[in-house]
Amino acid sequence: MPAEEFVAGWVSGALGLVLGHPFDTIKVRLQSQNKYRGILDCASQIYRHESVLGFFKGMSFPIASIALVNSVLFGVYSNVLLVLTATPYQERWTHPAMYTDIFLAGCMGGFVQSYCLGPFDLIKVRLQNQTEPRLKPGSPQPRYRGPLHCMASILQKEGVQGLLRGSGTLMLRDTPTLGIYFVTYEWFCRYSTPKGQEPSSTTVLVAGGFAGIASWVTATPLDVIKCRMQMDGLKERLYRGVVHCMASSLRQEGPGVFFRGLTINSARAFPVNAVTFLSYEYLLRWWG
Ligand SMILES: C[N+](C)(C)CCCC[C@H](N)C(=O)O
Repeated sequence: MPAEEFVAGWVSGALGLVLGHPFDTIKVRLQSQNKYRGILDCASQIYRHESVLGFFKGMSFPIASIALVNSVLFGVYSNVLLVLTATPYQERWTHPAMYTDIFLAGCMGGFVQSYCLGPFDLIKVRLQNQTEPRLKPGSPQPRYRGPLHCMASILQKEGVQGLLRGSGTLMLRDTPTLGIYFVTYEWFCRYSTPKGQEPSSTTVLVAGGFAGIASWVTATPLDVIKCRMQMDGLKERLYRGVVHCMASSLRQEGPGVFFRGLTINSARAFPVNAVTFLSYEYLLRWWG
């Protein structure tokens, strides 16, 4: 089993993650709190009240878990594709796979990945939504003191079930949209590269960037719902399930609610996924 694909997935995911985390915090705040007027207002409020550190809330857990999450995504994707097409990585550009196989392998990667991602993503979202400044003495203590404390108190107050809050929605969000992710990447690489050749670094960067945007644009409606499901249960339970959450968000805030965070998701997606794919391809070529 090509283990390199898993390692390359991990390293490339970590690089992308640090780069994109500040965007991610703004996005989570815009999706789950109504007090910000827009991206710039949110960014400046975070900076003023919480300093630069505010943008990096909730990052340590994703960094620790990206090893698992991204390596599972890329590892499952490449290995499913290998089974479907019987073409090893080295021959990928000379014997291109069918788009349906790429889509299926991407969906499988997304499906399996969402199981690992669920609890980590929940903790990230809960920490990112704490607005208390970290360093000011005398200011109110945040509910969670850090990722481990957050995990322990979710387990204590909401049980194991609580740690899986939003996981079903996460799976619905990621299965098809990671299919779209890999199809967009491959399509762009093939479109801009002469037949049979490997794509250049610039092509890989741009293809990765577009893949991220295409995937996030299609994922945003369920991303909003997932985020709300994850925050639900902190005070009183607002939603009975995914469909109820969709219906009541739509009723109260109109259809625009499903596109909250779309701009910031796309702005984050380009650099994050450009770096992710470039480092992934390079690590594999280097080992190849
Ligand atoms: C499927 N969905 C759109 C959610 C994610 C697709 C890209 C994944 C990447 N690690 C990133 O964080 O951008």
